Amino acid sequence: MIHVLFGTETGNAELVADDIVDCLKQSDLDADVADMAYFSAADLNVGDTYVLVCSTYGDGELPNSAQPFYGQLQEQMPDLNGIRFAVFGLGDSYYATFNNGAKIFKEHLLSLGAQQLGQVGVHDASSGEIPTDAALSWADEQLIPALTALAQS
Ligand SMILES: Cc1cc2nc3c(=O)[nH]c(=O)nc-3n(C[C@H](O)[C@H](O)[C@H](O)COP(=O)(O)O)c2cc1C
Repeated sequence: MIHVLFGTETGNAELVADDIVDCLKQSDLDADVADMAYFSAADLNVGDTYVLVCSTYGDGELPNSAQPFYGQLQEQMPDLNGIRFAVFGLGDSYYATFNNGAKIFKEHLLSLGAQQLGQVGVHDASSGEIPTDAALSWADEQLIPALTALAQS
């Protein structure tokens, strides 16, 4: 099962997460979507795959809705061996801390033993590209191939 979790302040990451779920379903993959604000570290299920879609705010910080979940990961330090994840970040290259939120999640999940699928994908608000277009290109080039390879291994 693939769970797409989004962390957002103004809704872009939610739109992207919904479109990634649709894209996974079109590839006959079982996927659902959840707001990180209502998801806790205890909900992480060994054997499942998580796609984290997250923006960046402040001085390279996580958006408000992602902070409780990330705080739990920091406090509880669960063993995430057997969990796979991919990350797509939304940010703006106007900021020196471009897409640091995606980097924070990637590094912490790796440190807890989870396995990364594909490369981190990013959207740059300064590019003028529609976030969903960037995310669906990333899904085609990184996420779906990694999931397909996993299913065949
Ligand atoms: C006040 C403010 C601070 C921001 N800080 C950063 C930042 O430090 N790094 C970055 O890459 N993007 C930053 N952004 C850009 C947002 O991450 C970007 O607009 C993103 O698409 C928002 O997604 P969301 O609607 O899911 O929260 C900032 C935007 C605002 C409004």
